[in-house]
Amino acid sequence: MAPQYYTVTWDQLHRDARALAWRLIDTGPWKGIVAVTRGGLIPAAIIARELECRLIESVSVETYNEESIGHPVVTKAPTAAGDGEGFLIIDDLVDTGTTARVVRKLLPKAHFATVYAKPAGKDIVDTFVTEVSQNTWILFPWDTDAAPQFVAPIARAPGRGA
Ligand SMILES: O=P(O)(O)OC[C@H]1O[C@H](OP(=O)(O)OP(=O)(O)O)[C@H](O)[C@@H]1O
Ligand SMILES: Nc1nc2[nH]cnc2c(=O)[nH]1
Ligand SMILES: [Mg+2]
Repeated sequence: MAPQYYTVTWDQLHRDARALAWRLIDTGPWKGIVAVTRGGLIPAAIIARELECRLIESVSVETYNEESIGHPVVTKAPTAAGDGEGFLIIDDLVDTGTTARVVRKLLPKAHFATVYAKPAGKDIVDTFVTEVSQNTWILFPWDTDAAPQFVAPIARAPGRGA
């Protein structure tokens, strides 16, 4: 099946991250948040603001190069979150679950939450907001150029004979 793109704007990301905060507010209290860098950084900042949580730790896992999956490498381990008890792990998305599995091993007692989830990885996380199909590539606002551009009328679409 041909891959498709799902474009997320800044506004939508903000709304979806806030929706995730609503799902997490009654599951706490949280001692702190562990952001999975880089993708989890901005969602973690939004959620930290909503949950009034000021202790932010990070874990860095490099799994993808552009759209190609590779072997996950932990380039920065968390030091302030112990075994994860009482901590919230935030990432932008779970796809195959490769990154989440690595982070879970480091913080087995933490609660893992992502904004977006694909079917292959959704059972590995505890909470997410929006599911997209496995053949969808999510394009985040930091990966796109949002410059407005002309779009032709539908009546002039290829195959319509105009
Ligand atoms: O479930 P998976 O198949 O592991 O995919 C999900 C991970 O992939 C992306 O990170 P990426 O490795 O692209 O690094 P980045 O966050 O630094 O951009 C995304 O931010 C998740 O962390
Ligand atoms: N930006 C982005 N990174 C990913 N890493 C794994 N899956 C995805 C995806 O759908 N979008
Ligand atoms: Mg990531």
